[in-house]
Amino acid sequence: MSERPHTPLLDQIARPADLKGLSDRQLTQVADELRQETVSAVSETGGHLGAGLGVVELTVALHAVFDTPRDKVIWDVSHQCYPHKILTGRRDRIRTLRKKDGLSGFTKRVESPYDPFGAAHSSTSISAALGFAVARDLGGNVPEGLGDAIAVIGDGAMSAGMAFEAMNNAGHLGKRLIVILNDNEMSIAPPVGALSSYLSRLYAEEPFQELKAVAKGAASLLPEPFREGAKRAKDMLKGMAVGGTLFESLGFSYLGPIDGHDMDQLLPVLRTVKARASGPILIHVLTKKGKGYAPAERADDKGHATATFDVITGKQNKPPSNAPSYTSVFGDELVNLAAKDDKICAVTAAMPDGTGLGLMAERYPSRTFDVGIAEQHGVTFAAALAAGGMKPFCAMYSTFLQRGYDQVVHDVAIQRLPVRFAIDRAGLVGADGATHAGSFDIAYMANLPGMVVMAAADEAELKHMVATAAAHDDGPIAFRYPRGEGEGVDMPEEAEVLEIGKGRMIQKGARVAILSFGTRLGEVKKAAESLSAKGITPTIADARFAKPLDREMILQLAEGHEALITIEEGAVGGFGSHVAQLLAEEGVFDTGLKFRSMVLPDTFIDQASPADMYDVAAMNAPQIEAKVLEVLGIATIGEKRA
Ligand SMILES: Cc1ncc(C[n+]2csc(CCOP(=O)(O)OP(=O)(O)O)c2C)c(N)n1
Ligand SMILES: CC(=O)[C@@H](O)[C@H](O)COP(=O)(O)O
Ligand SMILES: [Mg+2]
Repeated sequence: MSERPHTPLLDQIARPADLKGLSDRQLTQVADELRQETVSAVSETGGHLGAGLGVVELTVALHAVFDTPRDKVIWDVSHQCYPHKILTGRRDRIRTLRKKDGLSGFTKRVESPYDPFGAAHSSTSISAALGFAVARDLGGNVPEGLGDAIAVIGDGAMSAGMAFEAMNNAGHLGKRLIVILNDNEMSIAPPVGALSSYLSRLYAEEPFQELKAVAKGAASLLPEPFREGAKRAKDMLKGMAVGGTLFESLGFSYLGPIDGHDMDQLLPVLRTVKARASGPILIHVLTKKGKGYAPAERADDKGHATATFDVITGKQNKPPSNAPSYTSVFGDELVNLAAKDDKICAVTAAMPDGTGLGLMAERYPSRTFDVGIAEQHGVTFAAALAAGGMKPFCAMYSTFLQRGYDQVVHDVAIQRLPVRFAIDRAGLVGADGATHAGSFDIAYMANLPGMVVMAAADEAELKHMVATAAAHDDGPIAFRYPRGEGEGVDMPEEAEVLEIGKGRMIQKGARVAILSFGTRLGEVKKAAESLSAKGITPTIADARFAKPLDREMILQLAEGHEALITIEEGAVGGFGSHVAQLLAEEGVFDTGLKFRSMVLPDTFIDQASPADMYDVAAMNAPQIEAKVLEVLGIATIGEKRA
């Protein structure tokens, strides 16, 4: 007899409390419907599909067993949080995900009480969970109350030192703390490192199948009150190699591995842990990234990041590209240089594809290192590669390089080691929002003695800067470039090595000079076109270097114009501040020069398209034009003349 069609249940779940009355079988149905809803939503928004599909059952089970938001579920990175957002009252907005004025693609405290802690940078969840656990035990109070603290951390995120710093502390404190290791044998790329092999051994050696039998069989035999599996967990713990895992040596109980897609395992184990855990416990859960959606399961990245797509075929809607991406220009030029110089090597922190090192890894695997999500280690590793006579390119997103900043100062700059920093995703990045903005690297790199800091105005300039960095052995050098496609300029056959500290003139004009650092140059040129219709032709120069500054060019511009405007895709404290410092020290302001420095505003800008985000930042062509008119004291339409 065919199964009675199920009454849809997800529609009845406005918040996690609505899960409480459901049977385990119904919870399994909710998970199935939640998976479909996640695929449907992300097909319209694009985003991080694979990770969320891998935790659908875990999400339902956690919210069914624990009492969120009193119990705090903290998702590591939180790119896997879309099912969580659907279950926690945001289903009606899930199709605004990662869009302007929409839901963030990551957990965010201001968005929901079910998001106790924001994330997006990896490996912070155990530290955060421990903080909540200690606050709970110290009598901290928050409107939702403080119950269990549960960190859900991936195998990739577990490769970061910060995760072990937190476990070391948690194991020492001995507080009740639940860590769920979501092991899908994937980072963005396949995982690297000894930990990954160790985890694989854990379930290769563990009686996983026996465990599954126990999980399936024993649960039904237990007396009612323990139906939830309390006794079984004790048997399981007894049956397992206790004390044999890395986690137990850090003071955690270890439970697992269990099948993270099997509700008959997840529910009893979570219920038992909730009923019985006293100290820190790690539950090792095995999942599949992209689970339940064939195109994601088949994809090399298991659907880690997708554009919008057709649900039936899985075909992604990728807009045609008009120019090479900055990332590919970097990767291609690096391979060109590595072919001619066997000292050139590359370091990435778990972002081989994102940083364009795929071709380098393919051509020169012995000179390409993916260190895992370990930016601190990656920077110091690169520093010692340089000390050992190599020419390391440390390729990291601006935002993730922040994780290794002390190492930049302490291990690279102070020792003046020639590490080349390829800083990708410089400036505002779009859908990933504020957590991924590359806003601060000019400020945090250009203030370091001996550091050379460049910014590419277009893809041709980037090609030159890669070669310039390769040739620079006197000390550390950094070059930054944005996410996405180039400007569509002609690409030179050969890269040229730029003269360190020298900018370039773009156009000569009068009254006002605009000194651009990075890709805002395109918007400056657009503003200049509009200004010329008003009889104003600004001088435009591309600084190329924030350090060392082109002192001669800057003083000439200051001397020859009423006003000087700088512009950069960075926060205050960067290029414009260094120019202001120079002008001040040279007494130029004493002569009445009008000066403006266009920088990102002192706020975190939420996700939107990059163009919309730069609009919020007041750094697009119309706002550059307005700045010129303002500094020249020319009234704009509707404004009274001063
Ligand atoms: C500090 C930091 N470095 C790099 C990244 C980029 N990143 C986002 S998710 C991810 C892989 C995470 O792997 P895992 O924790 O196993 O989660 P999964 O995607 O497998 O669910 C990486 C490297 C990041 N978010 N934070
Ligand atoms: C979740 C995470 O941190 C990465 O997946 C990041 O979103 C990648 O950014 P790009 O899409 O710019 O490569
Ligand atoms: Mg993983």
